[in-house]
Amino acid sequence: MTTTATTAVAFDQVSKSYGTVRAVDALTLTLHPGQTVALLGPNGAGKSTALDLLLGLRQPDTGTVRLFGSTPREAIVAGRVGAMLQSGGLMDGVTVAELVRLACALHPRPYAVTDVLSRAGIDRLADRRVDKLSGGQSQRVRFALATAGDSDLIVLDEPTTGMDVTTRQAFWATMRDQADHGRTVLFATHYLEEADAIADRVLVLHRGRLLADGTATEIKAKAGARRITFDLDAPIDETALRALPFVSSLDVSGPTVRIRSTDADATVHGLYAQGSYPRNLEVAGLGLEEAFVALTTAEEARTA
Ligand SMILES: Nc1ncnc2c1ncn2[C@@H]1O[C@H](COP(=O)(O)OP(=O)(O)OP(=O)(O)O)[C@@H](O)[C@H]1O
Repeated sequence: MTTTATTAVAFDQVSKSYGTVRAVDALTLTLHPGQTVALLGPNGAGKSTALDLLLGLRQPDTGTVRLFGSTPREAIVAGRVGAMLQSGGLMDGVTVAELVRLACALHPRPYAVTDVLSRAGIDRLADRRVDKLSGGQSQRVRFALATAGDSDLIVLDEPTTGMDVTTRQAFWATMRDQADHGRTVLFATHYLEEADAIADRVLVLHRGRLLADGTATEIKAKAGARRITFDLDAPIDETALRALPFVSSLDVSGPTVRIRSTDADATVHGLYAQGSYPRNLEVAGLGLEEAFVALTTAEEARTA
């Protein structure tokens, strides 16, 4: 693969195993400057391992990781990367301001400490000891540390866990601003609505492999299914409904029937052909969450 200095992240055939568990499996991936990229995947899919490899915290068994054409270590030493990880406590016994000041001092292209504190919404916590913070406040401090300087790539592992709604919105507004200024923002999340709303590219990992890569709209289309909802008069014949063409799942609750279908037109046609008279019929595309579940469960079934 050709890696240029204008490529933010390049994984080339990267694999990493822990004993017999292949956490990342021949992953090839390129991220470009200015992209906001969501990394999704079920528990154990390899998201954290992929981010650790990206940051040089773990070494691949095979394959190479390059950031801006350099090794992860070189890119980090040059201050090109800011990271906010799930793990790792904050240094005990210091105040928020002292910790942020230290992060700024260590960054080759630091921002002013006061700006970093206010952007993360922690100016009023400046004199608080970091071991006396709530979970959401600690997340904000981690966010401040990740944005202590002018980095070209910001890596976030489940950044909004524990944040309240207002903090979460302010956080994403800041991240969007960072991407608008040409930075690459890569975040792993379990909040699919955030990925849908924020990311211009979505990566779905499954057992260490890239299962899908595209815009949220493309991922929904790839799941290739639509949701059909309607009401039927009793008695409802579930066997007949399940036998309709292209039905991939069926849920009946009282008079309401919910069907996931890979060809909604054919399913609805079949419904009328059975002599059913659905009321309140709605056909809608899948949300990103449903598409994610459809893709990953189909892959589970395929590889079982
Ligand atoms: N240090 C380790 N030693 C052994 N196995 C590990 C280690 N770290 C991760 N694994 C295993 O590697 C696989 C990938 O884990 P990883 O933490 O990268 O996934 P993840 O997608 O971040 O999961 P989650 O969403 O649960 O945080 C899992 O099967 C996990 O059990």
